[in-house]
Amino acid sequence: MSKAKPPRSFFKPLAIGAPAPFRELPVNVERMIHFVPPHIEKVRAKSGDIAKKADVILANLEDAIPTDAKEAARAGALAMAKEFDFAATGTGFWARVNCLNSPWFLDDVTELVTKAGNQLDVIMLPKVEGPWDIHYADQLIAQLEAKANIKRPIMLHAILETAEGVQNVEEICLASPRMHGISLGPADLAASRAMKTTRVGGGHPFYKVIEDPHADGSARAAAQQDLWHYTVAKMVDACCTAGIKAFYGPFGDIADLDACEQQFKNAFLMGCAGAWSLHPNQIKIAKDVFSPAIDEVLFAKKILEAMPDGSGVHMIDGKMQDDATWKQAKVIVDLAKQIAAKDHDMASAYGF
Ligand SMILES: CC(=O)SCCNC(=O)CCNC(=O)[C@H](O)C(C)(C)COP(=O)(O)OP(=O)(O)OC[C@H]1O[C@@H](n2cnc3c(N)ncnc32)[C@H](O)[C@@H]1OP(=O)(O)O
Ligand SMILES: O=CC(=O)O
Ligand SMILES: [Mg+2]
Repeated sequence: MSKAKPPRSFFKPLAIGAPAPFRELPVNVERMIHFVPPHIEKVRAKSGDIAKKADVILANLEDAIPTDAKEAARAGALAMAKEFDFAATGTGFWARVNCLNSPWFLDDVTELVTKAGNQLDVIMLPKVEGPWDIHYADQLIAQLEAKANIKRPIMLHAILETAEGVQNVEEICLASPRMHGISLGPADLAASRAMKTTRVGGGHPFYKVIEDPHADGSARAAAQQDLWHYTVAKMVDACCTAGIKAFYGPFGDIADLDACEQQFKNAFLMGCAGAWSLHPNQIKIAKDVFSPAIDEVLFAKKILEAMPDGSGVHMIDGKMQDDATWKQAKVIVDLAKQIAAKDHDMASAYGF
């Protein structure tokens, strides 16, 4: 049976000379993680402009990068770190490396940390199966941080995209103080679970509930259900327990903006902080969805104002408010304040 680390050791750097891990996650608005294929020079060149709209720019080295372009993608990611000052626009810079058992993982991590470690905020690790994967990456990154004299710890973000990973999600979230968060990877997860779909996220017309038959034989109403509800709920609970962030991942039907928006909305309501954008069209959707609605923020502010110490019971617009709804309101107002600090238009809309 595995044992947890003693509390006093948990936050110790894993290599002499490596920076101490964060005790609290840095407060960053991360409504969308925008995927860039770094081997395509024309697309990579747009990263500076996209960084003005996106909260996070991610250089993708894993799936969607052809085998013969893996080295070019890695070199492209390093070029992005050199060519663009993402921090200057308050934009996060992340990289998704190849998975642990691939021929590229070791060189991906070694080069990224030693050559771009001071620019890189987060390494996204695909196909994480259990805490052992995090422990290995954690130790390796610490050694490389020490070697390259990196001053600020690079965080780890795991993709939840295998059945085994879902089984172990709580242990993955708690495996290291380097953990930033988890993204749901519905495409690989569907394959791992032998789900019979070829879609990347979203609903499926075969997955629905149907009304009972009518005596007159008239058409029965049916509604599609959310295939990802169970996994998102499990992921959000595991992330919140560990004090890290949950994200919905990719939505692959690039042309179906309505379905993308709905998938993102479900994730936002259930507790996710953001989602991936694969195409520039998805950036605005994520920005709108993962910013709380203006009327919700104004109502939440009313609750906080009516109950300054967060206790008691009040009626506001016919609705009962107490300590629990005060906490709900605080979640919304705190997020709105973070967004307002980054976005002046939203600040005035929210009334800050
Ligand atoms: C299951 C998973 O692992 S998901 C994660 C892996 N997948 C990815 O990372 C995919 C990332 N996205 C892409 O590669 C592309 O968006 C594709 C292949 C999906 C679609 O690309 P296209 O067919 O070229 O899209 P489209 O023609 O609509 O592009 C419009 C413009 O946006 C640009 N663009 C498209 N995607 C991106 C992007 N991710 N970032 C920046 N610019 C982009 C195109 O270069 C094009 O520019 P142009 O008008 O100057 O020529
Ligand atoms: O990597 C993402 C996925 O859906 O698979
Ligand atoms: Mg995947």
